[in-house]
Amino acid sequence: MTAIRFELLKTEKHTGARRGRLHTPHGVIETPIFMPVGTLATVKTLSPEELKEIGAQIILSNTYHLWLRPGHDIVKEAGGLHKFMNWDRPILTDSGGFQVFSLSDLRKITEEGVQFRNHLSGEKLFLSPEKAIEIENDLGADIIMAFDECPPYPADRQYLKDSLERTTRWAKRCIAAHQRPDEQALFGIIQGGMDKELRRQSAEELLELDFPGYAVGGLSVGEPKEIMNEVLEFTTPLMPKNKPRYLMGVGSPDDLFEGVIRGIDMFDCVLPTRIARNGTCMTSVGKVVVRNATYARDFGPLDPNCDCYTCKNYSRAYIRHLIKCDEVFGIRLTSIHNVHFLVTMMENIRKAIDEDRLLEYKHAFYESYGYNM
Ligand SMILES: NCc1cc(CSc2ccccc2)c2nc(N)[nH]c(=O)c2c1
Ligand SMILES: [Zn+2]
Repeated sequence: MTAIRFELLKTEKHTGARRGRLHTPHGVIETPIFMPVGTLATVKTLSPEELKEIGAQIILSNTYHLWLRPGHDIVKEAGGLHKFMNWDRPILTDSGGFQVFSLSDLRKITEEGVQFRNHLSGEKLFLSPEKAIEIENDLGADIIMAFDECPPYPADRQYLKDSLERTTRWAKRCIAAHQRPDEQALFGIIQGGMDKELRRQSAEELLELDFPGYAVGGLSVGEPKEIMNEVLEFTTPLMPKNKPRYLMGVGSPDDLFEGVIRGIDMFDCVLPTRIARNGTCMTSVGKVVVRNATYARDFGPLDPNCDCYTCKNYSRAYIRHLIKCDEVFGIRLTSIHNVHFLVTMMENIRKAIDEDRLLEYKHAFYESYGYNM
């Protein structure tokens, strides 16, 4: 019995989009899915009850951050991340490699792992495949990610090749170190930068290891969207049809559509809560920067076509006032709306796949959001 079971329910008639159902120890996830990120064991400012009200099925947390604060030993003593943060639905944790590269300077990669400085205290730390898996086992997430290197963009071909081959060797060490494969599903992460042949090599090497699910890493790292979509178009067909496909750290509404159309099942992004903090909202009529003076006397809802708690009860003028005064309640209201917006968009994408009308839905969405086609 492995920790998860993925049902491929159907493939959309006109695209590579799929409808799936992912069974995990903490519940079932309908795919395609958008997963809110709760780096420090909280989706910033939102309670578990609010996340459930919004319709969040799974949330993400972060090995690197929780290792530093409060320490994975404390989370383990609390009974694991689900108990610690009072979230009884599925959780996924990243392995920490990416965060080391994006948060810490003075880092050194060796075959053993990565040496770096704690971005808070400056102390020297070392993260290896074994250490990352030890932390993820202690945190107890339903899906855990292998320890990988997300190469910088751009990077030369030889670096990309050496890096992906080391990531494969690290993946093998993760499998060997994993203590509870029947309770926590370990996903491999395909790398290879923007080079299609290296993407193929990484996929082939990792498929040999027979992970229960696979992620596409190393994208949305500064490359043009056309290149990301081209690499994705090439890579997803190399991935098993009967296993979940997760595109890491993506993305904005158009990236979600383009990824779903190319066969991705799972997405995560800090965007909705990050932009909420400066008063930027994604709405059915495009981006609304609610802190702008334009909305000072706008007593309508943030989004006229939204039924979230924020849009049912508060006006743009009131939310603008709170954000301008740095009132936490303002950030809570914009966060509730933004997370609800992406979760609901994915619900509508799932329905559109069921009815083989995904491209029609995409065009209608792009039209009203203001994306150029
Ligand atoms: N889109 C860039 C990106 C983002 C993340 C972070 S995704 C995340 C963030 C917080 C919590 C859970 C997952 C990545 N993580 C790993 N392990 N490898 C990557 O190549 C990579 C690329
Ligand atoms: Zn709303």
